[in-house]
Amino acid sequence: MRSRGPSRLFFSSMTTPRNGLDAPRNNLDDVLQRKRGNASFNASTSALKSKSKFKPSTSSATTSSRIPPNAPSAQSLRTPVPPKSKPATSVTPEVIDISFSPSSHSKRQLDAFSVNDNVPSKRRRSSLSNDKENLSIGSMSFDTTKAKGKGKEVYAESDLEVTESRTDPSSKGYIYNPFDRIDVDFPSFRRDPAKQQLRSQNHKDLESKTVQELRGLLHFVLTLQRDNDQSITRYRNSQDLNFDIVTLEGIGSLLNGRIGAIRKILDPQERENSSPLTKSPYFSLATTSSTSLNSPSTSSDTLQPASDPIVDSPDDEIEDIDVEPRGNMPNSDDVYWGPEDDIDYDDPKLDAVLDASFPNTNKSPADVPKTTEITSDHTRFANSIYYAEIMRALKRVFRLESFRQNQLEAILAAMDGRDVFVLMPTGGGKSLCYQLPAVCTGGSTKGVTVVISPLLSLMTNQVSALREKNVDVLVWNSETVDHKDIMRRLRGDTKPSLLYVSPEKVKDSGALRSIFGELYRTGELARFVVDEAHCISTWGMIFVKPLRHEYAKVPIMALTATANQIMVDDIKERLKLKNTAFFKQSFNRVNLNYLILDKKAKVLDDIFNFIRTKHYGETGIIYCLGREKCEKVAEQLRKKGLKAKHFHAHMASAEKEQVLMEWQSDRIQIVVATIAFGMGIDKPNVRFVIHHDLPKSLDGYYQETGRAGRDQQPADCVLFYSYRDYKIIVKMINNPRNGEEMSTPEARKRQEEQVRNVMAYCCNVSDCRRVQLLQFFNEKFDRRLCRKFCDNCSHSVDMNQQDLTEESKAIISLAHNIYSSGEKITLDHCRAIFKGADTAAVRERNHNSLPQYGHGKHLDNDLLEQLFKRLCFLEALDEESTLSKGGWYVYYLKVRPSSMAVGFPESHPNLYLKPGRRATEILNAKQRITLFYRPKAPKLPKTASSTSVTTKSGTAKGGGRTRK
Ligand SMILES: Nc1ncnc2c1ncn2[C@@H]1O[C@H](COP(=O)(O)OP(=O)(O)OP(=O)(O)O)[C@@H](O)[C@H]1O
Repeated sequence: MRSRGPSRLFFSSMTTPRNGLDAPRNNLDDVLQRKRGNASFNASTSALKSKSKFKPSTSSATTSSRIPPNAPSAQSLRTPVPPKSKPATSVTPEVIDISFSPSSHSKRQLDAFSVNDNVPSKRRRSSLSNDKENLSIGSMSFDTTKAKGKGKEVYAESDLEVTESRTDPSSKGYIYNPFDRIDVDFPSFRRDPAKQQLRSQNHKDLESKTVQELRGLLHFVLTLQRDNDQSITRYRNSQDLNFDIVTLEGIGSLLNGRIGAIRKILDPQERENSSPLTKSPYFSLATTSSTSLNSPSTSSDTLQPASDPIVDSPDDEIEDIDVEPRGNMPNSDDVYWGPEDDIDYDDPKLDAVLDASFPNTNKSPADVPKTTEITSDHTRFANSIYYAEIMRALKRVFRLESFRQNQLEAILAAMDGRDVFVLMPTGGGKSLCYQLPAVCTGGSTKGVTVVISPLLSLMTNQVSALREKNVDVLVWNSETVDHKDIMRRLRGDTKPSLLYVSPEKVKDSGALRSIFGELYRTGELARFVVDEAHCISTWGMIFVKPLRHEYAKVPIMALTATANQIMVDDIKERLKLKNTAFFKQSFNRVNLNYLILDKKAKVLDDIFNFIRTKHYGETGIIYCLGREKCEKVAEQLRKKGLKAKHFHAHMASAEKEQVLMEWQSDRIQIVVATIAFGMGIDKPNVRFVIHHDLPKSLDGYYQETGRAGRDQQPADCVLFYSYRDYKIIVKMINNPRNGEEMSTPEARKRQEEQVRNVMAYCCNVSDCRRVQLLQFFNEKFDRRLCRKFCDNCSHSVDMNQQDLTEESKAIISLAHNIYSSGEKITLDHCRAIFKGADTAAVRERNHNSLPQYGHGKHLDNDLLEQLFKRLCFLEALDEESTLSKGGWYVYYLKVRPSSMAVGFPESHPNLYLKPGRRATEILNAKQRITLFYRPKAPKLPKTASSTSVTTKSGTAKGGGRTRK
């Protein structure tokens, strides 16, 4: 195999133990010691490190002076060989800590390492690749022979020095970059930029390995996983932002996948035995299971047939491999890996894939409740009496390899009979948290899991997905024709694992309540699950009160993707949750790219071009406000050659099902839908979600965009916004259609505020979209973690700030003058006058003689457009609609300073009665108008050819885009 150098290795020059015992052993210690001088923390990290097992360096000079003499043998960064019978030769103990990975966040800490950079990175890489020697830095060694991995470039290389170790390895420093380790040890984990997908999902290299090799590999990966989990645990316990939790958890998921793949091959029986009908385990195994409530099973033996490698004692798998003989270790771990693909690590696409490949893991320490925190230390969980059965169900019933963040923790808490609250982003995998315990026998509560789900479509999809997995599940909702059969099943010997019910049934159906009572008395009600629990808060679901009162011993699990702290508290209070295991993670969807675009008259062309150029042939959703719009947009896209169909609530059920089925099976590419489409839709490969119209609320927007990229691969979320849409929604709020009941004034005010928040979000062109969006969930998001995956962060040009108060006053006065003269003009026309445009319309109406004509000549067109939008948004300017003779709505500009508004009769259709407080405020200079904007890149000097191009493009005169 040809050698490759590490393309992203980060070394510092200062890691030789500096002052004996006090010197840090690695960068983590160093940073921590500098930062906090926390002795107890160092003690715990030492303990952890002493357990680490890595291949010894070929150099004896790498021993850290702080390693106790009886420390176990150290591990290699490379894959260990399978156990050999020969005794170990002398081994230099080494330690490595994977608890820290430098990120941009920690860069400032790392700068303290007095680093310098004399070698350009490319040269650095190539020189390293030519030297097949161990780079031994500080207390660890690193063989570059196979290290070509690029890893994630997490901070400027210019801050770091790379040095090679030939004679005195211990004199070099090493800053751990886990991606290097992954790349060195896991060539198959490298991502293929051409295919734009994780190669880790492949694991083909495992197929050619012997059982012995696989066992050795499993040992090794489990150890990495344990170290990684310990680091994550320490992050959670310490809340120390020096830990790059995003990276650690990303690695955790890679490791999980690898472990699953190895086990799968090691366990041929698993595949043979898979997919028997998963009857309710509580009843089929009744003889071995306790049926008493709140009495955890004490015997795990019955759950662990010795022949099942999945349930190999976790302790066996992660046994201390320091005792393994190491004398015959090969220098290369090629034996474990197949031939590698050639990957261009300088391909810019790779970074995008890398960045987008890691699950949503940013956690804001301030938001993590400490009292009920449960960590995801899987090693510790492996000792749980439930662990083996959980893993078996994961693989056999749900056919999944590993858990996502917080899933295992929530499942274990549920199995323990606790109340559980799961706050997970859209597509995070909430369902598994209650579906998996429902098919297990070992939990402390037994019986049927009752899932209360507010949406029919959601229920239907979940139930059919479970049935496909042979899970015994019943559903009882408003569409249930014959509930007697369900009652028979619930009273019979073979009860279902899950029963999905609607909130209304829980509230109103006496039959259902009486069944609940029977199950409760016989200890066969395992738990209540309240899915989409935010509905309790927003819709005030009243069924919830009796649950805790009537079935006091039945644990409750609440799940939602849409709740801020106030809502969480409200839900907990309403459900009377107690001793709750609370799981919260960042709502950030790392793989979603947020883009907000100006909605122009030719929005459909923009949408079409976007799909054609960026997502040709890929699956997506386009959201529109009304059903007619959906139909029109779908039709026009079809005319342009795209496979699009509409979907809205007013279609017949069969028609809706047909569209859904065609879309799910990729026979159509795009669904153009109202928000009726979405809840319960679980299509993994949705590559784009486009909002043709303004969403009504930010949480709705978050939910809708959340349907993209559920496979964790990059996806685009594009929102086209206009002030006009905002007005339409406000109008809809205040003028309900088709006999809909008018909301209370408070509710209308809240709804208006919600849509204003969306407008503010769109108008904010400076703050990171994630920062803005996650604010809704009270989540403080570090902009740097966005990694330029939103429009505002990806702009390379810095923002400028300009005070436009005087210009704003002039615009308001202009609009005021025209309006009071009885003339009607459009917003665009007003802008043209202000800009000083020499158009026929302006000349004909003599508007070029107005004092404000040309007042805004000095302003760039984009900035001017932004200013008009801002003034509308601030309610200093307003648009009202008038139905034209041709049946079209024409928008005219009007202004509403308070002086005009007060005193007009209420019946007058064209006037606003409430005072325009903002206009007056601006005119009185009580409010200043400051805009942030991006200056345009300076134009290139014109050449003869470029002049002709400019002229051709037709943008020369007036320079402006027009808006209808
Ligand atoms: N551990 C896992 N490994 C791989 N895929 C998973 C895992 N857990 C869940 N998934 C998949 O993730 C997708 C989303 O899961 P699920 O529907 O439970 O999300 P959710 O959190 O309920 O989302 P929403 O709030 O949008 O309904 C599903 O396709 C599911 O199969």
